[in-house]
Amino acid sequence: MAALLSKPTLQRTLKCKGAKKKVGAKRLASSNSMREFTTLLGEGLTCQTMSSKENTVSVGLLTVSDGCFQRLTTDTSGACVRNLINEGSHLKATIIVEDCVPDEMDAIHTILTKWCDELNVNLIFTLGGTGFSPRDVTPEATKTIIERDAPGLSLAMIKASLDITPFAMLSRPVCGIRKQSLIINLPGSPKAVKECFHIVSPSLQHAVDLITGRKEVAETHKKMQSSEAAPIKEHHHSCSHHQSRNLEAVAFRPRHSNFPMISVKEAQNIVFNHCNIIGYETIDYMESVGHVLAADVFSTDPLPPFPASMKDGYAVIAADGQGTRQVIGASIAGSQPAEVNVESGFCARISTGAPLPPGADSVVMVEETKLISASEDGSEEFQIEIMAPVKHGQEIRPIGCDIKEGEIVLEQGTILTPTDVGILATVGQTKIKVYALPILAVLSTGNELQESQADLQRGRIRDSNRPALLSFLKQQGFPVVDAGIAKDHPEALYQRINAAFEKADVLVSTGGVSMGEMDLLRHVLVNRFGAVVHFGRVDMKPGKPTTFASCEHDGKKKIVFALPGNPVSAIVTCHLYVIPACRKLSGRKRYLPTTIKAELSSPTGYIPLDFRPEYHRVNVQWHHEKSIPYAMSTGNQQSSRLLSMNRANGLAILPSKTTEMSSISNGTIVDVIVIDQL
Ligand SMILES: Nc1nc2c(c(=O)[nH]1)N[C@H]1C(S)=C(S)[C@@H](COP(=O)(O)OP(=O)(O)OC[C@H]3O[C@@H](n4cnc5c(N)ncnc54)[C@H](O)[C@@H]3O)O[C@H]1N2
Ligand code: MOO
Ligand SMILES: [Mg+2]
Repeated sequence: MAALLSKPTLQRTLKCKGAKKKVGAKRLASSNSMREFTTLLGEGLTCQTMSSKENTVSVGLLTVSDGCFQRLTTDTSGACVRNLINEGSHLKATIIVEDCVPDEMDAIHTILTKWCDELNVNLIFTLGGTGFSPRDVTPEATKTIIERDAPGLSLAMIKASLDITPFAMLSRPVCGIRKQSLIINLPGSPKAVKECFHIVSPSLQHAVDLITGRKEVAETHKKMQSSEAAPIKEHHHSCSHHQSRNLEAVAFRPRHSNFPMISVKEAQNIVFNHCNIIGYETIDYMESVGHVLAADVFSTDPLPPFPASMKDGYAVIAADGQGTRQVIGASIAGSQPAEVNVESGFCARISTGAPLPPGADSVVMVEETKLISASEDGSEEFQIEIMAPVKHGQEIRPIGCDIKEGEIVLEQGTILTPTDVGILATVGQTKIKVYALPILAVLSTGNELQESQADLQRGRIRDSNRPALLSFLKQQGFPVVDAGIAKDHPEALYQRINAAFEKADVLVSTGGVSMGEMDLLRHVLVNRFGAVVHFGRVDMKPGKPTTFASCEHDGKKKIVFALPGNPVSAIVTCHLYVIPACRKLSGRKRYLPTTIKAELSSPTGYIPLDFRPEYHRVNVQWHHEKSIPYAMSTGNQQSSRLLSMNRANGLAILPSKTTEMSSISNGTIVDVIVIDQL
C-alpha cells in the first residue's frame, strides 16, 4: 500500500538519555513503485534501559498528517504535546523519538511497530487521523499493532471532550498495548490534543509502571488505598472503585485547566445560543413593566370615543363668526351627553375632554370671549361675545384621532414601560400575554462562607456574593430564589443545586470553579446532573474561570452560570453573561449592555495592562467642555476588592498586554460598557 509521497528527506533527532544519537528518517526508492518511507534506526538501538533506569517514561510522538508530511502545514500538535510533556505535571517523561507520516496505514504501521518492537518506547502518542474523513486511518493502523486493548483511555478522552464539544463524538481514538509500549491516539488539533492529554496524563505513569512491571506499582497501589491521598472529591455516582478514587486524589489533580480559553465574544455567543425564550405567561398589566409582550395588543374602541373638546370654552358654529352668542347650556366632561342642541346664534359652555354637543362644530377658548350678561348671582351666563375668528373644527379631537378602533397599540416584542401600562389601561387590556421571565436561583459555595448576620467566626468570611447578586438580579426585574450557601462537598453541592433546580430555570452560583482541590462545582454538575459544560475558561480579567453549563432536570432545561468566587469577578461576569442571557430568555431582541466611548483617566496617568483583556471598573463623568465623557479608574482592581466596583457605572474594556504595549495612558479613547446610571 502506501503510495508514498515525493518529499525531501526528513531529518529527525532520536534522543536517548545519556547517548544522543542522530538518526536519519529517510525515504528510499522502493522496489515496487516510487519510494518508501522508513525510519533508519541504529542497529539494535533501544531506549528501554535508559528510560527505566531513571524511572523516566520514554515517549514517542508520531504525527499522522498528509499536510504536515508534505510540509503544507506546520505540526502544531506535535509542538503542543512536546510542551505538555516538558512541563512535567504527572509524567516523568522524555521524548526519545518523533516522526511524521502521511495518513497511510502502512506508514503508520511501520513506524509504530519499530518503536514498539525495536525501541521499546514506553508511551507512544499518535497525533491526528482519528476523525471521519476517508483518509483518517490512524485508529485502524493502531488496531493492527496492538495486542491488548485499552478502551478506558479512549472512553475517558471522549467522555471529557464531550463536556466541551458535542463534536467529540466524531473522534475515534484507539488505545492499546503492544509488548512494553502503550499507544494512545490523540486527535489532530492542538486544542483537542491538550484537552485529551490532560485527561489521560494522570494515569499514564502508573499505566507504564504496570506494563513494564516496575517496582513503583506496589507503592502506588499502597498509596491508592490510603485515605490520606483521597481528598473530598466527587466520586462518579456512588462508585467506590479504588483506582478511580485515587486518580482524583489531590496529587493527581489536573495541573492545567482542561478548558480552552475562549474570548468574551465567543463565550457570549455560546451563552446566547443556549438561551431562547422559556415560555409564556398571562399577567396583570399592573405587574407588566419590564416584561416583553408575546402578542400584539389591539384597541377595541376608538379614542376619543366621541368628538371631544380640547379646551375649556364654548361650543359654537364656526360659520356664525365673531360676535355675540346666546348661551344655552353646557357639556361638562364626565356628565352624560348634553341635551343641548346648538343652533345658529347660540353656544354651549364646554370643558376640556367633554363631548361636543349636537349642532356645534368648533370650540372657542374662554380666554377669547367676553361676558355680556349673566344672572344676578352669576350662576348662569346668558350672553357672551366671541372676540377672535373661528375656524371650522378648531379645538376638537375627532373620534379615534388618538387611537383608531382595531389599531395595534403595542407590538409583540415591546419591552413594557410605565407608559405602556397607560396604553394597556386605555384600551382595557388588563391581562396580557408576555414571555415568561426566567427564575434565577443564586447559590454561594465555599466552606469559608457564613451568613452576614452572625459574628465573624474564625477562618470565615461573610458571604457577599449572594446578597449582591440577588439584589442585582432583582433590580433588573428578574424573580429570584435564594439557594443559600453550599459547603465545598459533592453531596452538599448536589443537594443545594437540586433544590435550586426544583424552583428555578437558571442557577447562578459563585465559587468552586477554578483549579483548587475544593473547586468541585463543574464535577458535580457533570457527574450528578449530566450537565454539559459549554465553556470553563474565558480570556478576561476578572472572570477567567467563568463556567457555563446546561442540563435537563425533570424534563426541563436548566441553565447554569457558575461564576468565579471573587466578589468583583462574580458581579462583572453577571453583567456580561447572566443579565444579557436572562434578557434574551425573557424575549428581548436587544439584550447586550450599552457600550459608549470614553476617555481613559487614572490618577497615575496610565494603567498597566494584563495578559488578559481587562474589564476595568470606571466612573463615567462628563466635563462641560468635552463631547465625550471621562472614564475614571476606580483604583486597585483586585478581583477580591468589592470596593473597586463601588461607584463604578462602567467597565472600560482594556486590551491585553503585548510586547509593544504594556500599559495604556490617560487620554486613550476606550469602549466602556455601561453598568449603571450615567
Ligand atoms: N491555580 C489557579 N488558581 C486560581 C486561578 C487559576 O487560574 N489557577 N484562577 C483565579 C481566579 S482568576 C479566580 S477568579 C478565582 C476563582 O475561584 P473560584 O471560582 O474557584 O472560587 P473560590 O476558590 O471558591 O473563591 C475565590 C475567592 O473568592 C472568595 N469568595 C468565594 N465566594 C465568596 C462569597 N460568596 N462571598 C465573598 N467571597 C467569596 C473566596 O473566599 C476566595 O477568596 O480563582 C483563582 N485561583
Ligand atoms: O479572573 Mo479572576 O476573576 O481574575 O479574579
Ligand atoms: Mg477556587
